[in-house]
Amino acid sequence: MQEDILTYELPTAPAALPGITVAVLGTGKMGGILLQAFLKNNLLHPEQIRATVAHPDRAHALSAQYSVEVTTDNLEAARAADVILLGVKPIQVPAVVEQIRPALTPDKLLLSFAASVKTSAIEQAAGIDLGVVRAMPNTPAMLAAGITALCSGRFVTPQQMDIAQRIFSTVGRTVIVDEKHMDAVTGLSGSGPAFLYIVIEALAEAGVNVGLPRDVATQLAAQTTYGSARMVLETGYHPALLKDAVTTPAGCTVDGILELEEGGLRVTLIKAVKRATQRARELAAG
Ligand SMILES: NC(=O)C1=CN([C@@H]2O[C@H](COP(=O)(O)OP(=O)(O)OC[C@H]3O[C@@H](n4cnc5c(N)ncnc54)[C@H](OP(=O)(O)O)[C@@H]3O)[C@@H](O)[C@H]2O)C=CC1
Ligand SMILES: O=C(O)[C@@H]1CCC=N1
Repeated sequence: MQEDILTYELPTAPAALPGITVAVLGTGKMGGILLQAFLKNNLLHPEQIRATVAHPDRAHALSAQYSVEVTTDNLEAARAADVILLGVKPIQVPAVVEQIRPALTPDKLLLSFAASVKTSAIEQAAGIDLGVVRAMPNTPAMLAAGITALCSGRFVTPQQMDIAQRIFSTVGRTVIVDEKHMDAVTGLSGSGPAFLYIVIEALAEAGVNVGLPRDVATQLAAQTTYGSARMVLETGYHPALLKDAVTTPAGCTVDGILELEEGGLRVTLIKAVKRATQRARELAAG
């Protein structure tokens, strides 16, 4: 997905974070989206980025695509960086941090976007007192339309928190939360895009079922979801009030709502977020 959706162009304006080198250790789906968005939105220039993956062929492909140094050498990338993003699978995070220990100094910032892994576990693996920030972004970061929740570890300075927030502001909104909320954030906004794609896909399928061409149905479903989300964010009205404004007495919407309630959409979504949150609590342990 990350290769196809955005067309990457070399940035020309000054970087928004000058003089800082950022390493992304684990440049998969989420890391790749962030890397692309940092470049596209001029947060960093290619020479300010180091990235790593597990497979050399993937490193070559990413390197060629973004004119960024991509290798399989986490330690070397960490040595070159002031801010080290951790984007490997949750179970791999402690081992990768232990691997880069020789590169860690108290002035470096470890910025993990792995689900589930606590800042205390990262601090322990690092073996020195250094700033650790835990983040939970989501894939709409690709269009700078994401939301990232951030929380700080024990040794983070206000300047480091500011840098972490600036990095993720490039890819959408940010919110700072207490670490105890991070697994719930993961279940809601980290996993949420997948849930909403299913809703959009189902709405489009419904449109096809009532006779619309598929491309028209998909456009109607996606734009309706986008516009409705904007209404919540930009008017500040409670979603229930906005729903009431659509629902004409004895009209068609209320008949549709009856079906949704009978089908348990509300409860199903609540259960989906709860299950994803529970899983987020377990992931770090494998
Ligand atoms: N996908 C999402 O929507 C979100 C994911 N996250 C978090 O992001 C992290 C990655 O998830 P995701 O991007 O989906 O998964 P991917 O499997 O796409 O990415 C994992 C990446 O890690 C690389 N990798 C594996 N082992 C190493 C290693 N030892 N050193 C360096 N790189 C390594 C892989 O390399 P290779 O490509 O060569 O296999 C791959 O690029 C997870 O911790 C997840 O919780 C957080 C928020 C949202
Ligand atoms: O599914 C996952 O585990 C990751 C974390 C949130 C979104 N994707």
